[in-house]
Amino acid sequence: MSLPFVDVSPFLTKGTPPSPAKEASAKSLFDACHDVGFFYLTGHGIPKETCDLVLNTVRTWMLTATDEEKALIARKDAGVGEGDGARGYQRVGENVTGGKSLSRKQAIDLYATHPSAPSAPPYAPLHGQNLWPNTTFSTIFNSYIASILSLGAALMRCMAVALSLPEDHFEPFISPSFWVCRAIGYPPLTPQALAENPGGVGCGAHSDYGCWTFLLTDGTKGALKVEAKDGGWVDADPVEGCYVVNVGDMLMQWTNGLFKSTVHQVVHLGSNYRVSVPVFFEPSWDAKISPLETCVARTGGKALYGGVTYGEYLLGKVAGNFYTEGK
Ligand SMILES: O=C(O)CCC(=O)C(=O)O
Ligand SMILES: [Fe+2]
Repeated sequence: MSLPFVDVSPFLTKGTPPSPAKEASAKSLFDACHDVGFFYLTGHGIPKETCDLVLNTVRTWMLTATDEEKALIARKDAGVGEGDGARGYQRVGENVTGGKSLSRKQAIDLYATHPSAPSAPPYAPLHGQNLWPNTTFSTIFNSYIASILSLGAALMRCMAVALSLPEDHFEPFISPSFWVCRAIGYPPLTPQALAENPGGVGCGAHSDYGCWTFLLTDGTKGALKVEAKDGGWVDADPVEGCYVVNVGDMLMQWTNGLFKSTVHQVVHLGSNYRVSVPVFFEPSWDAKISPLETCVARTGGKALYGGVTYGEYLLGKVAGNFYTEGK
């Protein structure tokens, strides 16, 4: 099995009339999401220079920031200092995928601003401010994330056509998106790294919990692995000029299982330092998500999932990602 390709270019400009090119893109998106849940996205319009700048910014900081600089933006539990239980820097081994498997990676987690975020701490979970390494980093990332949000909205228009809905059907649900972005570094597998974290090889097997993941990675091959229908693993190696995009659990629920949220993992056994930057494109904090009628009709007539408010659903997911301090 290899991952399919989807060209989103006919949907980049909002308000353009229906066209055969749109129909073809929408059909390829439907097939990719229904059959695999992972695909290479082409025609996205984000320049290579932008992508290189984002990756290099992460690589440089991860490899040159001192322990003190990293500690300054460390993730803390909600209510502790600037902490909101989610945002900030995580050391190798701090993140636990799905509440169980130790990850051998370091990362800075960034989130959209909560619609009722207070201006100063203490912060309730996910109600804080992003903890940025420096202003160059935040300028580069804020601009990059804005581009991905436009792209995410284009993919939602494509999805609407794929499901025979009006092109703007999803707009009220995603404006504004409560996005998540993770700047990740996977250290090389040295004997010392293995000794410090014997079980961890990267990022444990999981499915993503939101809608779409737009994954930007460096050129490292053989690291990201996608579960195949027969239970084996398929390498989702980077393809120049493409994003690896995958369907998350929320989108699977929204489509009543028509789109598949596929399990994947990162096993980075190489001698290089691997960098990846997933942006998770999500509904609004207050969006109410329940299976779409058209999808229920196409999947046997019975809703397989109850409704959720996206923000509450996310809070439940994020709570399982870290060891709680003091426990
Ligand atoms: O680093 C990667 O290639 C993927 C990371 C990932 O799956 C995630 O953060 O959800
Ligand atoms: Fe993932």
